[in-house]
Amino acid sequence: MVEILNRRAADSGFHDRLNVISKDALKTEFPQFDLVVANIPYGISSPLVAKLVYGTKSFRSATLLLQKEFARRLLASPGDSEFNRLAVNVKLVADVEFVMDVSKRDFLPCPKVDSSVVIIRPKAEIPDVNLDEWRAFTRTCFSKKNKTLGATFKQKKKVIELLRLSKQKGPNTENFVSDDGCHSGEDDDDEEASGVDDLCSSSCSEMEMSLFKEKITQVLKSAAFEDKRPCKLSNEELLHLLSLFNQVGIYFHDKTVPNNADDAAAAAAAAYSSQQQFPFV
Ligand SMILES: C[S@@+](CC[C@H](N)C(=O)[O-])C[C@H]1O[C@@H](n2cnc3c(N)ncnc32)[C@H](O)[C@@H]1O
Repeated sequence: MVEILNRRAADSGFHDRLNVISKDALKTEFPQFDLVVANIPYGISSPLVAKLVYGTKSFRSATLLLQKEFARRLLASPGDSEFNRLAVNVKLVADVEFVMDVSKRDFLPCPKVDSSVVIIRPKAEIPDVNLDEWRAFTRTCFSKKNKTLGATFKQKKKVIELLRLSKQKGPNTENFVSDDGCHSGEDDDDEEASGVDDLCSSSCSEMEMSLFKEKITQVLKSAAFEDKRPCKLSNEELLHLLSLFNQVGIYFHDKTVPNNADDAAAAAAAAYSSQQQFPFV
Protein backbone atom coordinates (compact mmCIF):
# COMPACT_ATOMS: atom_id res chain seq x y z
CA MET A 1 0.00 0.00 0.00
CA VAL A 2 2.87 2.39 0.83
CA GLU A 3 4.44 1.72 -2.54
CA ILE A 4 1.17 2.30 -4.37
CA LEU A 5 0.56 5.49 -2.44
CA ASN A 6 4.02 6.86 -3.17
CA ARG A 7 3.70 5.96 -6.85
CA ARG A 8 0.31 7.64 -7.12
CA ALA A 9 1.62 10.77 -5.41
CA ALA A 10 4.61 10.83 -7.77
CA ASP A 11 2.38 10.34 -10.82
CA SER A 12 0.23 13.28 -9.66
CA GLY A 13 3.24 15.49 -8.96
CA PHE A 14 2.66 15.58 -5.18
CA HIS A 15 5.50 13.35 -4.10
CA ASP A 16 7.44 16.12 -2.36
CA ARG A 17 4.35 16.91 -0.30
CA LEU A 18 3.75 13.39 0.97
CA ASN A 19 5.64 11.73 3.81
CA VAL A 20 4.49 8.20 4.47
CA ILE A 21 5.54 6.85 7.87
CA SER A 22 5.23 3.09 7.86
CA LYS A 23 5.58 2.26 11.56
CA ASP A 24 3.59 0.96 14.50
CA ALA A 25 1.09 3.70 15.30
CA LEU A 26 1.21 2.92 19.03
CA LYS A 27 4.98 2.98 19.36
CA THR A 28 5.89 5.81 17.04
CA GLU A 29 5.82 9.43 18.03
CA PHE A 30 3.42 11.26 15.78
CA PRO A 31 4.69 14.32 13.97
CA GLN A 32 2.67 17.50 14.45
CA PHE A 33 -0.67 16.95 12.73
CA ASP A 34 -3.96 18.70 12.26
CA LEU A 35 -6.36 16.06 10.98
CA VAL A 36 -6.62 12.30 11.30
CA VAL A 37 -8.71 10.31 8.85
CA ALA A 38 -8.20 6.63 9.42
CA ASN A 39 -9.52 3.16 8.87
CA ILE A 40 -7.74 1.71 11.86
CA PRO A 41 -7.24 -1.91 12.91
CA TYR A 42 -10.03 -2.40 15.44
CA GLY A 43 -7.75 -4.27 17.83
CA ILE A 44 -5.87 -1.08 18.72
CA SER A 45 -8.90 1.22 18.99
CA SER A 46 -8.58 1.88 22.73
CA PRO A 47 -4.84 2.63 22.93
CA LEU A 48 -4.92 4.62 19.72
CA VAL A 49 -7.83 6.79 20.85
CA ALA A 50 -6.08 7.21 24.22
CA LYS A 51 -2.86 8.20 22.47
CA LEU A 52 -4.69 10.74 20.33
CA VAL A 53 -6.81 12.43 22.98
CA TYR A 54 -4.35 12.22 25.87
CA GLY A 55 -1.24 12.99 23.88
CA THR A 56 0.57 16.31 23.73
CA LYS A 57 -0.07 16.88 20.05
CA SER A 58 -2.90 19.32 19.61
CA PHE A 59 -5.03 18.55 16.59
CA ARG A 60 -8.35 19.61 15.10
CA SER A 61 -10.15 16.33 14.68
CA ALA A 62 -9.85 12.60 14.13
CA THR A 63 -12.36 10.95 11.82
CA LEU A 64 -12.17 7.25 12.55
CA LEU A 65 -13.86 4.12 11.29
CA LEU A 66 -14.38 1.98 14.39
CA GLN A 67 -16.09 -1.23 15.30
CA LYS A 68 -19.73 -0.29 15.87
CA GLU A 69 -19.79 -1.49 19.50
CA PHE A 70 -16.66 0.46 20.35
CA ALA A 71 -18.10 3.57 18.72
CA ARG A 72 -21.30 3.15 20.77
CA ARG A 73 -19.23 3.02 23.95
CA LEU A 74 -17.38 6.20 23.00
CA LEU A 75 -20.68 7.92 22.30
CA ALA A 76 -22.53 6.64 25.36
CA SER A 77 -23.97 8.97 27.98
CA PRO A 78 -24.51 8.38 31.71
CA GLY A 79 -27.34 5.86 32.16
CA ASP A 80 -26.80 4.16 28.78
CA SER A 81 -25.98 0.46 29.05
CA GLU A 82 -22.74 1.01 27.08
CA PHE A 83 -21.58 3.84 29.33
CA ASN A 84 -18.27 3.01 30.96
CA ARG A 85 -14.88 4.35 31.91
CA LEU A 86 -13.73 4.69 28.31
CA ALA A 87 -16.52 7.19 27.59
CA VAL A 88 -15.88 9.00 30.88
CA ASN A 89 -12.18 9.42 30.22
CA VAL A 90 -12.51 10.40 26.58
CA LYS A 91 -15.37 12.82 27.27
CA LEU A 92 -13.27 14.64 29.82
CA VAL A 93 -10.92 15.84 27.10
CA ALA A 94 -12.80 15.47 23.80
CA ASP A 95 -16.18 15.61 22.12
CA VAL A 96 -17.25 12.63 20.04
CA GLU A 97 -19.70 13.01 17.17
CA PHE A 98 -21.49 10.14 15.46
CA VAL A 99 -21.32 10.36 11.65
CA MET A 100 -22.73 7.14 10.23
CA ASP A 101 -22.96 3.39 10.57
CA VAL A 102 -21.25 1.28 7.92
CA SER A 103 -22.59 -2.22 7.35
CA LYS A 104 -20.17 -5.11 7.18
CA ARG A 105 -21.86 -5.94 3.87
CA ASP A 106 -20.32 -2.78 2.41
CA PHE A 107 -16.89 -4.44 2.58
CA LEU A 108 -15.45 -7.14 0.38
CA PRO A 109 -14.61 -9.61 1.78
CA CYS A 110 -17.38 -9.19 4.35
CA PRO A 111 -15.92 -8.85 7.88
CA LYS A 112 -17.62 -10.23 11.00
CA VAL A 113 -18.53 -6.88 12.51
CA ASP A 114 -20.38 -3.71 11.60
CA SER A 115 -18.60 -0.37 11.77
CA SER A 116 -19.32 3.29 12.52
CA VAL A 117 -17.63 6.53 11.63
CA VAL A 118 -17.09 9.04 14.43
CA ILE A 119 -15.32 12.37 14.68
CA ILE A 120 -13.29 13.06 17.82
CA ARG A 121 -12.51 16.69 18.55
CA PRO A 122 -10.28 17.66 21.48
CA LYS A 123 -11.97 20.16 23.80
CA ALA A 124 -10.58 23.67 23.76
CA GLU A 125 -10.57 23.66 27.55
CA ILE A 126 -10.42 20.73 29.89
CA PRO A 127 -11.29 20.70 33.60
CA ASP A 128 -8.60 21.67 36.06
CA VAL A 129 -7.87 18.22 37.43
CA ASN A 130 -4.77 16.10 37.82
CA LEU A 131 -5.33 13.80 34.90
CA ASP A 132 -3.27 10.91 36.30
CA GLU A 133 -5.35 11.05 39.43
CA TRP A 134 -8.55 11.32 37.42
CA ARG A 135 -7.69 8.13 35.58
CA ALA A 136 -6.95 6.31 38.83
CA PHE A 137 -10.15 7.67 40.36
CA THR A 138 -12.34 6.55 37.45
CA ARG A 139 -10.64 3.16 37.54
CA THR A 140 -11.72 2.80 41.14
CA CYS A 141 -15.24 4.09 40.56
CA PHE A 142 -15.80 1.84 37.54
CA SER A 143 -14.06 -1.25 38.91
CA LYS A 144 -17.59 -2.59 39.39
CA LYS A 145 -19.60 -0.22 37.27
CA ASN A 146 -23.00 -1.47 38.42
CA LYS A 147 -22.12 -1.45 42.11
CA THR A 148 -22.93 1.58 44.20
CA LEU A 149 -20.03 3.84 45.04
CA GLY A 150 -20.66 3.02 48.70
CA ALA A 151 -20.03 -0.67 48.01
CA THR A 152 -17.02 -0.03 45.79
CA PHE A 153 -15.29 2.26 48.26
CA LYS A 154 -16.06 -0.06 51.16
CA GLN A 155 -13.75 -2.74 49.76
CA LYS A 156 -10.99 -3.42 52.22
CA LYS A 157 -8.30 -3.52 49.57
CA LYS A 158 -9.37 -0.14 48.28
CA VAL A 159 -9.53 1.39 51.75
CA ILE A 160 -5.99 0.21 52.48
CA GLU A 161 -4.70 1.47 49.16
CA LEU A 162 -6.22 4.91 49.63
CA LEU A 163 -5.10 5.15 53.23
CA ARG A 164 -1.52 4.35 52.30
CA LEU A 165 -1.54 6.85 49.48
CA SER A 166 -3.09 9.55 51.62
CA LYS A 167 -0.43 8.95 54.27
CA GLN A 168 2.23 9.42 51.62
CA LYS A 169 0.67 12.39 49.92
CA GLY A 170 -1.38 14.16 52.56
CA PRO A 171 -0.03 17.34 54.15
CA ASN A 172 -1.02 16.31 57.68
CA THR A 173 -2.23 12.77 58.01
CA GLU A 174 -3.09 13.04 61.68
CA ASN A 175 -5.78 15.55 60.89
CA PHE A 176 -7.42 13.37 58.30
CA VAL A 177 -8.48 10.67 60.69
CA SER A 178 -10.82 11.67 63.48
CA ASP A 179 -11.54 9.67 66.61
CA ASP A 180 -15.19 9.45 65.68
CA GLY A 181 -16.76 6.41 64.09
CA CYS A 182 -14.20 3.91 65.26
CA HIS A 183 -15.52 0.40 64.75
CA SER A 184 -12.46 -1.72 64.91
CA GLY A 185 -13.14 -5.33 64.07
CA GLU A 186 -16.02 -4.44 61.77
CA ASP A 187 -16.92 -7.32 59.53
CA ASP A 188 -16.09 -6.54 55.92
CA ASP A 189 -18.04 -8.45 53.30
CA ASP A 190 -15.54 -7.56 50.62
CA GLU A 191 -14.65 -10.43 48.31
CA GLU A 192 -11.31 -8.76 47.54
CA ALA A 193 -10.27 -8.54 51.16
CA SER A 194 -8.31 -11.77 51.32
CA GLY A 195 -4.57 -11.42 51.02
CA VAL A 196 -4.44 -7.78 52.04
CA ASP A 197 -4.00 -8.25 55.80
CA ASP A 198 -0.22 -8.37 55.49
CA LEU A 199 -0.35 -5.23 53.45
CA CYS A 200 -2.40 -3.59 56.16
CA SER A 201 -0.34 -4.71 59.13
CA SER A 202 2.82 -3.49 57.48
CA SER A 203 1.53 0.01 56.94
CA CYS A 204 -1.53 0.84 59.02
CA SER A 205 -3.49 -0.37 62.02
CA GLU A 206 -7.03 -1.77 62.04
CA MET A 207 -8.03 1.32 63.98
CA GLU A 208 -6.64 3.63 61.32
CA MET A 209 -8.37 1.56 58.69
CA SER A 210 -11.75 1.86 60.38
CA LEU A 211 -11.40 5.57 60.85
CA PHE A 212 -10.29 6.07 57.30
CA LYS A 213 -13.15 3.96 56.01
CA GLU A 214 -15.52 6.13 58.00
CA LYS A 215 -13.95 9.20 56.44
CA ILE A 216 -14.58 7.81 52.96
CA THR A 217 -18.17 7.03 53.89
CA GLN A 218 -18.66 10.55 55.22
CA VAL A 219 -17.43 12.03 51.94
CA LEU A 220 -19.79 9.83 49.95
CA LYS A 221 -22.71 10.67 52.25
CA SER A 222 -21.98 14.41 52.30
CA ALA A 223 -23.04 14.78 48.68
CA ALA A 224 -25.39 11.79 48.50
CA PHE A 225 -23.02 9.67 46.41
CA GLU A 226 -23.14 6.55 48.56
CA ASP A 227 -26.08 4.89 46.79
CA LYS A 228 -25.23 6.13 43.33
CA ARG A 229 -23.74 4.02 40.58
CA PRO A 230 -20.84 5.37 38.51
CA CYS A 231 -22.49 4.40 35.23
CA LYS A 232 -25.20 6.98 35.93
CA LEU A 233 -22.94 9.89 36.89
CA SER A 234 -21.88 12.77 34.68
CA ASN A 235 -18.26 13.89 34.53
CA GLU A 236 -19.24 17.00 36.50
CA GLU A 237 -20.55 14.81 39.32
CA LEU A 238 -17.45 12.60 39.24
CA LEU A 239 -15.18 15.66 39.28
CA HIS A 240 -17.12 16.97 42.25
CA LEU A 241 -16.69 13.70 44.12
CA LEU A 242 -12.95 13.63 43.40
CA SER A 243 -12.60 17.19 44.70
CA LEU A 244 -14.49 16.22 47.88
CA PHE A 245 -12.07 13.35 48.44
CA ASN A 246 -9.07 15.60 47.85
CA GLN A 247 -10.45 18.21 50.24
CA VAL A 248 -10.21 15.73 53.11
CA GLY A 249 -6.80 14.45 52.04
CA ILE A 250 -7.88 11.35 50.14
CA TYR A 251 -5.92 10.90 46.94
CA PHE A 252 -5.85 8.41 44.11
CA HIS A 253 -2.95 7.07 42.19
CA ASP A 254 -2.42 5.10 39.03
CA LYS A 255 -1.50 1.46 39.39
CA THR A 256 -1.71 0.87 35.61
CA VAL A 257 -2.43 -2.80 36.05
CA PRO A 258 -4.72 -3.56 33.14
CA ASN A 259 -7.57 -5.99 33.77
CA ASN A 260 -9.80 -5.18 30.85
CA ALA A 261 -9.67 -3.55 27.45
CA ASP A 262 -10.06 -0.02 28.74
CA ASP A 263 -7.41 -0.44 31.38
CA ALA A 264 -5.13 -1.98 28.79
CA ALA A 265 -5.73 1.07 26.64
CA ALA A 266 -4.89 3.41 29.45
CA ALA A 267 -1.83 1.36 30.35
CA ALA A 268 -0.63 1.27 26.77
CA ALA A 269 -1.00 4.97 26.42
CA ALA A 270 0.47 5.49 29.89
CA ALA A 271 3.54 3.53 28.86
CA TYR A 272 3.71 5.66 25.81
CA SER A 273 3.17 8.70 27.96
CA SER A 274 6.05 7.96 30.31
CA GLN A 275 8.43 7.37 27.43
CA GLN A 276 7.33 10.41 25.53
CA GLN A 277 6.77 12.80 28.44
CA PHE A 278 3.08 13.03 27.76
CA PRO A 279 1.24 14.90 30.51
CA PHE A 280 -1.27 12.15 31.18
CA VAL A 281 -3.39 9.36 29.80
C1 LIG B 1 -8.45 -1.79 8.64
S1 LIG B 1 -6.93 -1.85 7.79
C2 LIG B 1 -7.01 -0.42 6.79
C3 LIG B 1 -6.15 -0.47 5.62
C4 LIG B 1 -6.23 0.79 4.72
N1 LIG B 1 -5.89 1.97 5.47
C5 LIG B 1 -7.59 0.91 4.14
O1 LIG B 1 -8.35 1.78 4.51
O2 LIG B 1 -7.93 0.08 3.28
C6 LIG B 1 -5.81 -1.43 9.04
C7 LIG B 1 -4.36 -1.44 8.60
O3 LIG B 1 -3.56 -1.06 9.74
C8 LIG B 1 -2.40 -1.89 9.79
N2 LIG B 1 -1.98 -1.97 11.22
C9 LIG B 1 -2.28 -2.91 12.14
N3 LIG B 1 -1.73 -2.61 13.34
C10 LIG B 1 -1.07 -1.43 13.16
C11 LIG B 1 -0.30 -0.61 14.01
N4 LIG B 1 -0.09 -0.92 15.30
N5 LIG B 1 0.22 0.53 13.49
C12 LIG B 1 0.02 0.87 12.20
N6 LIG B 1 -0.71 0.13 11.35
C13 LIG B 1 -1.24 -1.02 11.80
C14 LIG B 1 -2.85 -3.21 9.22
O4 LIG B 1 -1.75 -3.89 8.69
C15 LIG B 1 -3.85 -2.76 8.14
O5 LIG B 1 -3.17 -2.54 6.92
